[in-house]
Amino acid sequence: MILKVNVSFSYGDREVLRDVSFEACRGRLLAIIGPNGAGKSTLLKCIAGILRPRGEVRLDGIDLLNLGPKERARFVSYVPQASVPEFNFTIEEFVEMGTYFTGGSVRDALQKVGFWERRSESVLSLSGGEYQLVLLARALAQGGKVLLLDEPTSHLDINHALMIMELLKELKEEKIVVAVLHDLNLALRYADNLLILKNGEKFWEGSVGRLSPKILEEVYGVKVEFVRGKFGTAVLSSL
Ligand SMILES: Nc1ncnc2c1ncn2[C@@H]1O[C@H](COP(=O)(O)OP(=O)(O)OP(=O)(O)O)[C@@H](O)[C@H]1O
Repeated sequence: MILKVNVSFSYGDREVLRDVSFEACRGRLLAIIGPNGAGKSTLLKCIAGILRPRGEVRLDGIDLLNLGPKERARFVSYVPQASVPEFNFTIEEFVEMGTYFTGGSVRDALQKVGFWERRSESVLSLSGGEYQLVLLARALAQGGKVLLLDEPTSHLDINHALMIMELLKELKEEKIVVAVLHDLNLALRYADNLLILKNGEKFWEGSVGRLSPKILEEVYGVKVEFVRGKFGTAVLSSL
């Protein structure tokens, strides 16, 4: 299974993605990193079919851009950046929405993120981090072959962040997993491949082992040092 992407996108007459191309496959978690405003969320939305880019997005040759929402839902699940829930659904009802086109298992999805016992609670009562876990459960219940996640750990404490990254590590064996991550330490520890965006363009891509402090310095404009320890590589930075 291979996802091939090559897209450009403009909001009005402002081009925010220029010929961004990459490939992702099962078994190798791809993290998209880069400065604020680089175009990371826009890129995920283009792949998810929320925005209409120029170019192509193909999964094993299937042209995802030309599928309708119902068809596309069978292939691609998308976890948006956590916002605030707006409607008074129970957790179970909310996750069930993910299964609308695909008929996946709500129970399995909620058990994976540890929320099955709390399924009758309202989503309105969830904390930001809890809602983020429920958003992931909705995408898992949908069950697409490609899982796209926009900053899935941004509201999570270190324990839950690691729980999610461990879950993605398992999921990458059965799905293509692509995650926008701001936390460079999590990216270095869990990603297999990195795509770095800067100013709407691909700045660098490669396996995590090939990333150097110099590349990050060029991307973010700060001094960077890698410190290797028991749990992997930590990124220290200073102005
Ligand atoms: N709906 C929109 N209308 C117009 N411009 C937009 C819209 N959404 C995003 N942009 C612009 O597109 C550019 C890329 O935004 P995007 O959210 O994709 O960046 P990002 O890399 O995900 O940023 P961040 O790390 O801050 O979340 C930014 O300059 C942003 O201002």
